[in-house]
Amino acid sequence: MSRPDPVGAASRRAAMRLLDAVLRKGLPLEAALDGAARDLDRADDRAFAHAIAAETLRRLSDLDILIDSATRNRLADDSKARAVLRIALVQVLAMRTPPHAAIATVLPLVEGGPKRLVHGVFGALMRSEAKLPESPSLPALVEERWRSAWGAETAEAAARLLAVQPPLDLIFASERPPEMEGISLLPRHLRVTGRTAVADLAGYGEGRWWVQDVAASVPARLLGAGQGRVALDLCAAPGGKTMQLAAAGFDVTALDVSKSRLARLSENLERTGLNAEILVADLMKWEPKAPADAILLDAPCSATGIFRRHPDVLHRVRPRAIAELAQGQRSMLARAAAWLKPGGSLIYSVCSLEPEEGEAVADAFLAERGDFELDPVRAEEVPSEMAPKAGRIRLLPGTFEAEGGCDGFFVARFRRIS
Ligand SMILES: C[S@@+](CC[C@H](N)C(=O)[O-])C[C@H]1O[C@@H](n2cnc3c(N)ncnc32)[C@H](O)[C@@H]1O
Repeated sequence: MSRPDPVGAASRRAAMRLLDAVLRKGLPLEAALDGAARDLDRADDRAFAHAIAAETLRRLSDLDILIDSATRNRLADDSKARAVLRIALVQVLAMRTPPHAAIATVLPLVEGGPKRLVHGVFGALMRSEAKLPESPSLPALVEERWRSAWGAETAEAAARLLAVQPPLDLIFASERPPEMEGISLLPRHLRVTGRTAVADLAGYGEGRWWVQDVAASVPARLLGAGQGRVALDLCAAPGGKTMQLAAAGFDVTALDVSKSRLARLSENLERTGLNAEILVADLMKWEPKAPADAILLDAPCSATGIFRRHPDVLHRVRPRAIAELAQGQRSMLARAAAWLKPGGSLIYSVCSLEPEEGEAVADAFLAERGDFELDPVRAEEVPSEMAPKAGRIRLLPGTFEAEGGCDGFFVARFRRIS
């Protein structure tokens, strides 16, 4: 008969299932959470399991180097012993769990497996006072990809930022109250300094702001004031950009294929008191009744620009998926373009650090469409740190690094000329 798990083992078991879902099955961390944490009733246990898995994904390459330094025969990548060692070590070396608690809560997860080996490797690393490097190492393939796309400095900044808690950015529907403390990088933006629960921050209940990374707030800003003009927000959920457009005075239709994500958008609109028409639809099949003055296509992408908040992308997004996503983005952009009035503005954006999903999609669109031109972003429209390149915005890890960095994004604005 197996012994009952010690207190705390269940959240480690959930963390291990989460890591398996990401690393072996290629699932996004958030999508895997419900299944992996099915035995956990308490929200704080679920949050802890998620935190262990996310920190392991941020530190995976360095954890594996340590494990390999202490084993005579290399453990298979998908072996239970390696999985358990990763989560025991990350707790001690990056999450301040005392070693005895970290090992006692993971050993039951190797029931019937190489417990002695796990115990031995963990003990040896503790005795040698093993440490993780200050700046985490990116997975080799990602490091190579970003280095070749953006240069060594950007790849190094990305690694440095992986060790730092991502910032909490608020976007305000109107002018932000001066009494709230923080750093403002753009109008109606505040980067909250210090750690406060979101719901405890002033103005949450009244819906004066929503959480949105400063980089993610750029695409909607580039459409300017709405003045009652009609805007289509395609791929809208959970609605950060819909709220910006509604707050700027657009008459917004927010469309998304995901009903559950649109439910979050509805909650967001309700909390902030902003309005938009909401449509559950696949934009590859849907047709509007009339053309729009402005269109925002924040297309589904690899999300590698949000690697700090979602470190699973570092391990599961492969070049083939990037190429497939880019194909989908080109089709979506072509379809969206047909719904714009002459003289209207079309924004294309992705939270991706892959040029195939950003620059290349915009270039291909302009090459194919004689009826559109690039509407270059002017230097005065954005802060100097976000300076446009060839009239487009490319935000890289390292933008605003001293202030905590920002998400990776690509944004282009086009005008319909006929
Ligand atoms: C990058 S997210 C959008 C984020 C959103 N714009 C915001 O600011 O909160 C991409 C969205 O595209 C939606 N999506 C994916 N394929 C779609 C399709 N064929 N038609 C409509 N929406 C789609 C996804 O459900 C997802 O919500």
